[in-house]
Amino acid sequence: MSAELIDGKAVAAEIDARAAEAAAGLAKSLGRVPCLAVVLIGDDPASDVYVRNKGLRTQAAGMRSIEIRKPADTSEADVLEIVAGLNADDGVDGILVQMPLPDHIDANRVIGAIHPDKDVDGLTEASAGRLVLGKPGLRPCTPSGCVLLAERAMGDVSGKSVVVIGRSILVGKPTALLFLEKNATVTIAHSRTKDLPALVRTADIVVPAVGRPEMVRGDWVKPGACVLDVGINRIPAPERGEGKTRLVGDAAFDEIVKHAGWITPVPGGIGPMTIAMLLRNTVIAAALRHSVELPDGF
Ligand SMILES: Nc1nc(=O)c2c([nH]1)NC[C@@H]1CN(c3ccc(C(=O)N[C@@H](CCC(=O)O)C(=O)O)cc3)C=[N+]21
Repeated sequence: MSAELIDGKAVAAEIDARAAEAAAGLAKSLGRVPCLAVVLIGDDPASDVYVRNKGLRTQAAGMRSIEIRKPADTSEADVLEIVAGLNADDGVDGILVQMPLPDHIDANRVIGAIHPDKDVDGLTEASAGRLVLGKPGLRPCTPSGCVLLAERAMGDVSGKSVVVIGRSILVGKPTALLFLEKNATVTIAHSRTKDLPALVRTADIVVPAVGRPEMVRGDWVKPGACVLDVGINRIPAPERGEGKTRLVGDAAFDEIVKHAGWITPVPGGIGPMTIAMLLRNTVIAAALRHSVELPDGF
């Protein structure tokens, strides 16, 4: 038996198209299209690619994209001022500050400065609190992409056992809470977890989100399980030529694909879904802030 590949790129294209449709509808009520502002401090090449992709996908969905790029030595005060300006700008619906920030800037302080109504990353205390309390709000993008793909693949996840590997604020913790909200039975594993392979073997759904290339091996995964690989690791690929690299996930794809039920590839799995959910959140933020109804089931 061979696993079914979950085509994150194709599902992301569907979500983008729905966001585009809703954005066009919103433009009629607002007199302008929804707008996402992305702030990038420094010149990390990976961040540069992600930010460019976000801008292109935003525009392709018929929305307005603002990109604010500043050098790595920008002061924290200046970043806070940029965020304050975007908060105050009624033409901006969503604000994303690309992580990681340079070491001299306190990321928590910057995230805390984002107005919760524009928090399309779902990272502010207000958004996190709403998620914990089960109240409606803007949900983090990668986690909601994971849940959406799992439901597409397996149907209802109620009663399924989920093992999330990693407890980050950006991915691990919110992913666990979102699956819990769907009535799954959730365990969060981390660096202190004892006998991780044995724990993972119990899971119907595995979400590796630690940033360790191919850490989850084939014999950790129960036959028929669903693997949602959040990891994106660039590793050397000398077989492709001198100095070449390739992207791999946190799961050993070739070993797992033989017997799992479903697996997301890297690239083309969770990554594109993250941006799709960001566009969706931008539409939701614009609609909520202006009290405009969205299409049923959006
Ligand atoms: N405030 C904040 N919010 C984020 O959501 C955020 C962030 N900071 N910092 C960095 C991480 C990473 N991230 C990705 C988004 C899309 C792809 C993506 O589309 N990846 C493609 C491949 C891209 C490539 O070739 O490098 C894929 O997996 O198919 C990857 C990674 C969002 N992040």
